[in-house]
Amino acid sequence: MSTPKNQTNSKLADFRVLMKFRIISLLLLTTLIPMYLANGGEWPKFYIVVLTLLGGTLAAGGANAINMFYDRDIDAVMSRTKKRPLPNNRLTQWEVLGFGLTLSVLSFLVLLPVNLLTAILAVSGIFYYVVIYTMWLKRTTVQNIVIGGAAGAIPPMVGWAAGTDINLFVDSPIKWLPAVFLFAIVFYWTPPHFWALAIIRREDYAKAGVPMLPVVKGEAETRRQIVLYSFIMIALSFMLVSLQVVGLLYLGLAMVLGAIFLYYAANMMRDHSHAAAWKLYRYSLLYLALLFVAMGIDRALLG
Ligand code: HEM
Ligand SMILES: CC(C)=CCC/C(C)=C/CC/C(C)=C/COP(=O)(O)OP(=O)(O)O
Repeated sequence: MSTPKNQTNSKLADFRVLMKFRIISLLLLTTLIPMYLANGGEWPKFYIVVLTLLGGTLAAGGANAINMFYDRDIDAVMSRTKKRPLPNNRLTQWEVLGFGLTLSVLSFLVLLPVNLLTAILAVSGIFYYVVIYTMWLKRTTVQNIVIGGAAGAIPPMVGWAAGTDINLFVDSPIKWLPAVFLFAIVFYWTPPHFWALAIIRREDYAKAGVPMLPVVKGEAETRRQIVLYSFIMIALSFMLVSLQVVGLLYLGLAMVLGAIFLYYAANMMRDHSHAAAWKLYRYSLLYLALLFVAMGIDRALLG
């Protein structure tokens, strides 16, 4: 028989599952590096960094929990998600919704001392992910993750806003334009990242009635679009150099990382196995992490 302490521990573990910490870790990296770049290649004050990472964790964790509340019906149908706390009745729907909303409110409060724009951007991210992607697009259009992907691209803008006090109406675009490029890189990264996985999980999505691209347009079309979005993403990653936020060391690293990305994407055109799709999915995670680390290293070494 489990003791109350074990029950408390397993409940805590379930709340942790709701937040999706592994995804949060990559979201935080795409927040952290822009903070450093925006502040001219220096770390902002320690408390700013800590509050931004804490607020980012609360915002993304809260959004992920509300997503799991809303998607409890389809999560119960898909084999990848059916063991989550709600479909498994380990938490009640009100516990999940309450937790998600509480974290979301806390994120705003934690980010306010950083600056208002940072707090507003994070709350916009929660709103976009929960309302626009989860509640509206995910179940209604094949473009769901293309348009909805904008949510996951907001964290670099949160980081940029935290690293520099921007006034959108007064400051020159040079001060905030790099944030738009960082947003665009993650925006175009999302479809290859997700569609590689969606090809593997196609039957799951079909069973749940979610109109993901491989379900609606087939795998061949999905592979073509993966290559197309990969090209755009790589081109955008190079263009960051033109804004002089990063330099030639970054450019070299982005070229190597991009070439590997393209290799895995193109490989899926001739190798239709799930193993080939897994390789791109897994590399997509490493790619985004290394690309942002490359920005930081370039700035740290070459000023
Ligand atoms: C609309 C946009 C996105 C969609 C639909 C999406 C979808 C997914 C899905 C379905 C998984 C598998 C999760 C699982 O196995 O439970 C996944 C994994 C992952 N995603 Fe995304 N993703 C998106 C954007 C992002 C962004 C912006 C990031 C970070 C910058 C990210 C980081 C990750 C990471 C780190 C994993 C691996 C998680 C693990 O191994 O547990 N994703 N994504
Ligand atoms: C600034 C801010 C807070 C932005 C929000 C960023 C955020 C939480 C992005 C999450 C992206 C993601 C995991 C999508 C998967 O949803 P899904 O419903 O398709 O995946 P699932 O089937 O695994 O639930």
